Amino acid sequence: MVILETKDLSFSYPDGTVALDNINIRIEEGKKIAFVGRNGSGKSTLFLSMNGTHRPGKGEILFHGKPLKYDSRSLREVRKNVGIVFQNSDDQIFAPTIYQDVAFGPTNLDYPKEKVKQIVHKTLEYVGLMHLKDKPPHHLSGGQKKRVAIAGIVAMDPEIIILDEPLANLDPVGADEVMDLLNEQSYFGKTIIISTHDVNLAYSWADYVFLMSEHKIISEGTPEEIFVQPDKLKAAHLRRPATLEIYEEIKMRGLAKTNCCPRDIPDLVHSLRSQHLLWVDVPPEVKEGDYINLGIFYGEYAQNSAYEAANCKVLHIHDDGLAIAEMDRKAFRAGSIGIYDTAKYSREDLLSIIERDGVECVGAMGKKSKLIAEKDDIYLDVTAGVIDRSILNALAGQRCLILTHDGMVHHAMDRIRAYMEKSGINIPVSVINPNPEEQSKQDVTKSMMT
Ligand SMILES: Nc1ncnc2c1ncn2[C@@H]1O[C@H](COP(=O)(O)OP(=O)(O)OP(=O)(O)O)[C@@H](O)[C@H]1O
Repeated sequence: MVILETKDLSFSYPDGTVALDNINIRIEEGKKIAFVGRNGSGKSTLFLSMNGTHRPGKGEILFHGKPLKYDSRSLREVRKNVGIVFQNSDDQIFAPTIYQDVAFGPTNLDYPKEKVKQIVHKTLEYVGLMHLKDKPPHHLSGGQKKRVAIAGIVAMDPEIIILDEPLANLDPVGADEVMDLLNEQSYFGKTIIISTHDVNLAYSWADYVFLMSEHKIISEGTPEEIFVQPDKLKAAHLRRPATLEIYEEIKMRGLAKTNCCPRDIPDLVHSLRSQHLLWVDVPPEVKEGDYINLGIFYGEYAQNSAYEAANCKVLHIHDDGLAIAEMDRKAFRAGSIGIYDTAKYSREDLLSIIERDGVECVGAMGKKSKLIAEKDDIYLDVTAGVIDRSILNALAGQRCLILTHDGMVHHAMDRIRAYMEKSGINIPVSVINPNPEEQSKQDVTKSMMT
């Protein structure tokens, strides 16, 4: 369903500078959208038009199919539902304390004081800044300010969250924290729109991309469609994403499977053509193209450990039932990924799981979980790109544990399952401490994995 739409939208600043020239876009509800384009192409102006700050010179903007109106009541309504996080947090944060800053939006919505307090506490908890609530915002780091700015918007519970260059000036860990927050909001059904110059981010993160140049949309589509158009990328002053560059090089050397478009490192790893063919006996129900589990390899057949699990793709089946199969990986040890919901955290419980399951790699996703680990001295091997890193480590045979909470538990599960479906590789994955009502879902998952 389309949530936001522009029709023939044009806008010029009072000094005559043309900033938007006949923009026609449709944004689907619940999607992750990236606007990518060179400096001055019009991204910020478009965003400010989307929440009614700029009134178009020509054309119109539709929210849920209804044209935006510019009287103060209608603007208040649209700004409650279309929240913008500015590129520079100092343009957004102005109250004397962090608490007051986040409370500004809900207070303006005329919520009672107690409800405002509840919302602010929940939101500050969520962005991991509760311990700083009485501090003045100008004492914070860039990454913390960005999280306050996001909290101020999230506190209004808008349907669309727009972020202008959300990762500008953030260090890699700060950037990952912001992306964690956005992914979680997306998982809760929000439509997330960002602008960025970072082609790697747009390519790996977005569901849909708009390329902008010279105040116009010059191309739109899925990341796989957009980032394989060299002329369009050139016009928008952009490069190809690194994963695609590497993939092209691998492909030119005959080392890649054809027709795949890797979007992240696990995809890239999976795109490598196997060098190993083998003969296997296959049961009658197996068809050409099926992936089959070869079970466990021992001793000299295993590469990295005493025993390893191996998968293969059946390329051709002879009449006598013998088949030629391509091993997707020479062999990989049976690693696994456990997900621990820190909403039900206890230090003893977690440490005993790590001990009991022989966990070799612990990662934390989301500020709340990272703070818990830090406070209780739980050593984290991974704090950035946690899901992809855990997939890669599990493929290399490690037993991994991801600490996370609430919606992120499902987000991690979904991402890992999507990888398994795409690659045909089974990684045992489970929520280690599910809610009782989720236990039954979990049992179904476990039976699928075995
Ligand atoms: N207040 C203003 N008055 C006049 N011109 C402006 C104003 N703000 C932006 N512009 C001009 O409008 C055009 C679009 O600017 P905009 O900030 O929307 O681009 P952008 O794509 O967000 O750029 P960046 O990537 O650098 O943030 C540019 O030519 C810019 O110089």
